Amino acid sequence: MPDSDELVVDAQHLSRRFGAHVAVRDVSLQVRRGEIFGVLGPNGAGKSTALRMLCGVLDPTGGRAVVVGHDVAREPERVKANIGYMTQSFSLYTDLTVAENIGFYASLYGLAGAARRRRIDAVLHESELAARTGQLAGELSGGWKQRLALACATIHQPPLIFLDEPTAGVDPLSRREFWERIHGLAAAGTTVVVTTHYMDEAERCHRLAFISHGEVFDSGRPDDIVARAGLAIAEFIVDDVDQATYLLQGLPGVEECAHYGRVLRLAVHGGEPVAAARARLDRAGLAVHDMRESRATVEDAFVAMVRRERRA
Ligand SMILES: Nc1ncnc2c1ncn2[C@@H]1O[C@H](COP(=O)(O)OP(=O)(O)OP(=O)(O)O)[C@@H](O)[C@H]1O
Repeated sequence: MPDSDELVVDAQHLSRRFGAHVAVRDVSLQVRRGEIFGVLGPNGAGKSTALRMLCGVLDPTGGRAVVVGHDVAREPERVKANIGYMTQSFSLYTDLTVAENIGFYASLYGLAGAARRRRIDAVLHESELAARTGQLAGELSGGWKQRLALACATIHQPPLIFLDEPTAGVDPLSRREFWERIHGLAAAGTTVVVTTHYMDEAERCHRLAFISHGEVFDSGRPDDIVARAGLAIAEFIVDDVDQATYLLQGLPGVEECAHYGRVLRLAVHGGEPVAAARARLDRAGLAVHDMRESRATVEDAFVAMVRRERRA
C-alpha cells in the first residue's frame, strides 16, 4: 500500500452530459501517488467517460479535476503530456511494426537522442518485445498487443497511467503477467488508474470505486467494500440442485444462489447462511454435503450492488 499522501488525481463533483443524457454525475475521487486505483461498473456505467475527462481528452460539463497538478479543463495539454493512456482498443497502428509504434509514441512525447534510445531499449526489454521489433502490430496476438500498448503508454515514464480495460480478451497467463508489471510500476512510484470487468483484478487494486449510472456508489479498499456489502456466504453440495436452488431463493435476505460446478454458493445479506440453508434443506428432506461458510469477494459485493440498483 502506498504511504504517500500526494494526490495525483483529485476530482471534485465531476460530471459529463451528452445532450440530455448524464454519463457521469457528481463524481468525486482522489488517488494518491503509487496507488493502483480500480474503477468498476456495469457496461455503460460511465467508466470510460470519467477516464477520458481525467486524461484531458474530454471536457467535463460540471465539476473539476486536477490531475498530476494540472486542471483537466484549463490545461488539458499539460495533463496529456504527463500521463500515459491505454485505451480499450490499445490505440496501436496495426500497419506499423512494433518498433515503429514505439518510435511514434517516443516522438509524440518529445523524446530525442540518447534519452529516446535508452527509453526504447528499456520498454522493449521490460515488455519482452525485443525479438519482435519488425513484426506488424496488427499481426500480434492479444497478449503481445497489450504488452506493446503498455510499452507505448509508458515510453515517457509518466507518473500516472490510465488503463481502460487493459486485459479484455487477453488470456489468464498474460493477464497475470500484466498485473505483475502493473504492481512493479506502482512499487516504483507510478500511479495507476484502471477500469476492469475482471473481479480478480479488482482484488489486486489498492482501492476501488464502484460506478453505476454515472455515480460513485461506493469506494475504498477492497476489503472494506466487501465488509460494507454485509454478505455472508455458504457453499455446499446437494443431490437435487434445482430443488435446492428453488427452496433457498425463498429465504430472507438471499442475494444470490449460483452454481459453481457441483457446488452451490449462497450469498445472504446479513444472516447465518449455513444454519438457514441447512434448516431449510433438512426440512425439505434434501441431502446436503460438505456445507461450509466462505469468504465474500469483491465480485459478490459488485453483483449485489448491481442487482440492488436494478431492483430500485
Ligand atoms: N460521445 C458520446 N456521445 C453520446 N453518448 C455517449 C458518448 N460516450 C459515451 N456515451 C454514453 O455514456 C454512457 C457511459 O458510457 P461509457 O463508455 O463511459 O461507459 P463504460 O462504463 O465505460 O462502459 P463499458 O464497460 O461498456 O466500456 C453510455 O450510455 C454511453 O452510451
